[in-house]
Amino acid sequence: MRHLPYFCRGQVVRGFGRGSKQLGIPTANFPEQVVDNLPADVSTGIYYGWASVGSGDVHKMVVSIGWNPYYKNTKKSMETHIMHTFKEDFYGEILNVAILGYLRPEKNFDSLESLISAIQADIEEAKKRLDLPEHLKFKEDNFFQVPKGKIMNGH
Ligand SMILES: Cc1cc2nc3c(=O)[nH]c(=O)nc-3n(C[C@H](O)[C@H](O)[C@H](O)COP(=O)(O)O)c2cc1C
Ligand SMILES: Nc1ncnc2c1ncn2[C@@H]1O[C@H](COP(=O)(O)OP(=O)(O)O)[C@@H](O)[C@H]1O
Ligand SMILES: [Mg+2]
Repeated sequence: MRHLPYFCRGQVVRGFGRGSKQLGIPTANFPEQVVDNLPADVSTGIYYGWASVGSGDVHKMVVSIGWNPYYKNTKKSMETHIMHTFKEDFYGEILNVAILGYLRPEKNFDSLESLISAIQADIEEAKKRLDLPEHLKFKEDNFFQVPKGKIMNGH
């Protein structure tokens, strides 16, 4: 993981609409171009860090990078779940993420319930680790000082 922390931004696009919202775990998906530009040594797997939408507040997040073996996707995706309750969807807005640490590889599961439990465990672990001073400091990073009203392009 030579590239961590890894900072990136991009527009939030529609995913496969698998209803992760119904599971209680919505994920904001990045466009293909952002996924294709990930450094080669940011391997697939589950990571944690900080995220903000546009020039909004910075929140804890978990991000999944890969092919979602449970669903056997053919396209690599990068999806961020932000540990915050938003009033509305933010498709089309710019998502800013700072990826700080690695949790585990992507896995296949016997049931949807076990996939959901694994994601919930990731969220709890991420919340704990992000309270460490070495991670907390990135919440205030200049990367998140996005001027209000400034139009950002790509990432
Ligand atoms: C923290 C986290 C961990 C995840 N772990 C896995 C995993 O181990 N295996 C897997 O197939 N999908 C995993 N996923 C991806 C979910 O399957 C995915 O979010 C779901 O398919 C919704 O996709 P959509 O945004 O395209 O609708 C994970 C997602 C998150 C946020
Ligand atoms: N806490 C959150 N984290 C991530 N996305 C959220 C959150 N709350 C609302 N959303 C919205 O939900 C969308 C993702 O829902 P999801 O069911 O994964 O659909 P899709 O398959 O289109 O990605 C995001 O693009 C965003 O607009
Ligand atoms: Mg999604």
